[in-house]
Amino acid sequence: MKFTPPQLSVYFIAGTQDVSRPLREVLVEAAIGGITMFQLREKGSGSIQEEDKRLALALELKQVCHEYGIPFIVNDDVELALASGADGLHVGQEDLQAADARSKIGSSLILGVSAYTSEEAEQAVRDGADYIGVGPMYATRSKEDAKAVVGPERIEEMRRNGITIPITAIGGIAAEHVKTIISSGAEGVSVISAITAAESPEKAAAAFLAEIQKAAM
Ligand SMILES: C=C1C=NC(C(F)(F)F)=NC1=N
Ligand SMILES: [Mg+2]
Repeated sequence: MKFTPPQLSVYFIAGTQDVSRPLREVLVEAAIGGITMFQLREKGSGSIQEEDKRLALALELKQVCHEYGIPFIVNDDVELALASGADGLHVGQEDLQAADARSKIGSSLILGVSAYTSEEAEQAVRDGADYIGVGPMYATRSKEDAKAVVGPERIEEMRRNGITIPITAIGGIAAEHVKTIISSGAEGVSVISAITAAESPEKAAAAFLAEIQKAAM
């Protein structure tokens, strides 16, 4: 699936550790609500470690994504991304080097890279990233080893430094933050608990999409 920046608009990220019912159900509801991309981030306490179970989960969720016409991205695990035929891979600074990731997945897969500073952003561009994830914007409940909050100001700084690669903002984002984040120069927002902890993942996703559309006017 070809990467286009609008796919970054409402980027849902989750693993089984983030939900208390089948992740497939939550993903279907979020997709109905209007998410534009999904990342399977099966990581941290409570996540599935067995390779065969991880592959089965990835294949099941990829099928949902393709039914709704959205890209299916795998976090960190390049073997799982390749084995499941994912549309892309996302790597953090502490993971596989982005340049190595790009050489392993080839030029047709989407490559996302976490970037905390302008220097890391520039390196990600050199390494062949299609987008970068910048954060944490606000205090986050989803990442056990999150760095200090940088806020939308960091995105503004990257744009001032001439960084033009598509950016998704991540970390503690709620629908009311979207306008500020898009104004700072991001193409979209990435969310975990704003959708996984919502009473209705469908309504939560729809609210993010509505805010994105308002910000684009
Ligand atoms: C740690 C992460 C940072 N950013 C992103 C994304 F939003 F996809 F860019 N995903 C991650 N897993
Ligand atoms: Mg990572």
